[in-house]
Amino acid sequence: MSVMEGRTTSALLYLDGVHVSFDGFHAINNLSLTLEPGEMRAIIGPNGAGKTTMMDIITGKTKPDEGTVLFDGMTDLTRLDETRIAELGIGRKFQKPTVFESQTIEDNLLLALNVDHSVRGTLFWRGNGAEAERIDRVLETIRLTNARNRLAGSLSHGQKQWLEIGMLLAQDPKLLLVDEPVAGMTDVETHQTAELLKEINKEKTVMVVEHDMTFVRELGVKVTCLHEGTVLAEGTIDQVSSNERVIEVYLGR
Ligand SMILES: Nc1ncnc2c1ncn2[C@@H]1O[C@H](COP(=O)(O)OP(=O)(O)OP(=O)(O)O)[C@@H](O)[C@H]1O
Repeated sequence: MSVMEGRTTSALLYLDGVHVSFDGFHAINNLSLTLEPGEMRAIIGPNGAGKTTMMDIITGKTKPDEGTVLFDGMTDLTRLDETRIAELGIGRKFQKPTVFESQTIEDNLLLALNVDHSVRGTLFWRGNGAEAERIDRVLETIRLTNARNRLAGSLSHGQKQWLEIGMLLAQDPKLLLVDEPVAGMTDVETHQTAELLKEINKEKTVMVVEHDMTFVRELGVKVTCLHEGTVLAEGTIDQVSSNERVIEVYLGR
């Protein structure tokens, strides 16, 4: 059964006592974490801390050996496959942008909106009025309105990341998982990405994994530091970055 009887938590995302091992190695070790609806959370932690594996668990790519993973208080994500989880409204942006370089920005968004259609089909399918309006809004959010007819391949690295975030937004998810969005960006792009995510967070719940502490500070949200597959510290950026264990295993290196 994928839907539990009655709501057990107000959290949009609820992980409790989650364990994952790969050939006996405990990548996720008694991980518990909750995200309230409308929240944005920054996840930090050293390489190998389990950040990617945690996102893999939420999106159904990896199944935990033990523990609870609930979406919207009711749905047991451990019982669902990746497609079903995406349909529920969990969108994931991987670190490397994967836009369709030889298509225009607008067509990339149409493709995302129209996930069941082929590239060729989409080029002849322009969507209905509501969808066109949604695309206009997404273009505005990702600051690419004036570039809508340009080929995605001509965008800067930062703009490609924004386009990919836009492709997620076109699908109108409830929860966005964003993996290292500012890696390789200029300082200006990094700042603009923080602004962009803050704007998106007015309507969506967001989890963002990032190593760039200037960016994390700029987000101004609650921070969770993972280490060895579990939560090492949680709180404001000042609380987490002054935590001695966090300095020892991550920041002070
Ligand atoms: N499929 C797998 N098979 C074996 N070990 C794995 C697998 N996936 C992850 N691991 C191991 O689990 C641990 C957690 O990895 P994970 O990629 O989740 O860390 P991370 O916090 O995302 O690190 P990074 O910041 O480098 O991306 C690492 O030691 C990794 O080698």
